[in-house]
Parts: sequence; structure tokens; C-alpha cells
Amino acid sequence: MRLEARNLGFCYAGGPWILKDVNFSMEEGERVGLVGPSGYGKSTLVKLLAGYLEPCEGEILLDGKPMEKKGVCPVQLICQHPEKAINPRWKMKKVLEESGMYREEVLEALGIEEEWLERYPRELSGGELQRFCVARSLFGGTHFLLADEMSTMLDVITQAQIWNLMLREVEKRKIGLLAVTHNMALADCVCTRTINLAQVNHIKCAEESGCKNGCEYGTV
Ligand SMILES: Nc1ncnc2c1ncn2[C@@H]1O[C@H](COP(=O)(O)OP(=O)(O)OP(=O)(O)O)[C@@H](O)[C@H]1O
Repeated sequence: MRLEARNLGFCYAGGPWILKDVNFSMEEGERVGLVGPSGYGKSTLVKLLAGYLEPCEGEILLDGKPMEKKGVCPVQLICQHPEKAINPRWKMKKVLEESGMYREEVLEALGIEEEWLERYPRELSGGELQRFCVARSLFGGTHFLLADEMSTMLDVITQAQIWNLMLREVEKRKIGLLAVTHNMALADCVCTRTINLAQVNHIKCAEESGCKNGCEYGTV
């Protein structure tokens, strides 16, 4: 399977262009690092790739076709702030059950303790909660994992646990991994290739014309 952004352009409503003429593709089984200066649109790009945002221009394709809007999404996003990604009204057990992801060995490898399953998200620390986000993202239908600064806020032990499990699963199941990071050492260690968004985002070339959201091309 191939995940692709073709001639992608995006701006938030009323704002300047964030991404322009971005072309990018990756195959299942690849591990790609996405780096670039702050504010260049890395998080925006992964949200577009995961279907959280709609492109203003261009398209996101899976094996050459637009992604299905219904059903389970084969592209899963893990963001930096797990508290924003989990339903606050559900106990953690229900969160995992709903995703169909309840593999004892994964929970164990992530250091998820039995008693956490009966807690609400607000009763867990950021690191504990992020382990659930990782577990949930690894359900059977996942073909691509987009990890947006997934471990930045965590202590080194939790980081190591999460990355070890993630890399093992990605390797075993030939999942494509796109890791957004500012940590070049992490990118070198985890990824098979690295893309610098500053080199593929053509925002600075755009000067005229309009956007479907009604905003003007802008410069950054
Ligand atoms: N919801 C939003 N509404 C309007 N502008 C936004 C929104 N989210 C992000 N932006 C703007 O879009 C630009 C790109 O943000 P984005 O978070 O994608 O960058 P980034 O490369 O991931 O940055 P960082 O490395 O600091 O996390 C920034 O200028 C940001 O202020």
C-alpha cells in the first residue's frame, strides 16, 4: 500500500497558505522522519494525511485512490497531546475495546497496568495516557502510523518503552511509519529516510490566485 500527498495545498480558514504544492509518498514498511523548522506545517501535513483536515488543493491518496471516509482508517495519527485524543467520558478499557485493540502482549510491552483500565483519562498521567494512544493505534487494520512528536513530553524510560514496542510492531506487520520530530538523533535511529518539509513545501513560491476557503495566498 502507498500513502501519497499529491499537489497538496492547505490554509486554515482566513489564514495564509501553510502548505503549497507538497508532493510526498511513502510505502508500507518504510520508516520516514519528517523534520523542519517550527511552524512549517509538519503537524498540519500529518493531520491532512490522516484525514483530520481536508486539503484546500490537491489530494491524499491511498494506493492511488482517495481515502474512504467511512469505516476504520488505515492511517492512524498519534499526537503529542494524548489528552486531546481520548474521549474523557470513557474508561480506558472501553477506549481500547472500541478500537478493537486489546492484545495483552502489547499492553504488557507498553507497561500498561491492569488497574489503569478502570480509570478515566483524567486519572492518568500524560505518559500513561500516551501508552494507551499507542496501543489503540496498533489495531489490526493499521497500515500507516503517523507519530507527531509522540514522545517529546515523556521521560526517557517511557520514551524507550514506547519506541521499542512501536518499532517491533511496525517491523513485524510492515506498517509504514512517519515520525515528526525535532530530534535528529531519534530520526537517524528510527527512520530509513528523512524528509525536510522546508525543501518540499513550496509556499514561498506562491504569490497569486485564491484558495477555496476564500483566503489569499500569503508568504511565511
Ligand atoms: N487550528 C489552526 N488555526 C490556524 N492556524 C493554525 C492552526 N494550527 C496551526 N496553525 C498555524 O499553522 C502553521 C503550521 O503549524 P504546524 O503546527 O503545522 O507547524 P509545525 O511545523 O508542526 O510546528 P512545530 O514544529 O512548532 O510543532 C503555524 O503558523 C501555526 O500557527
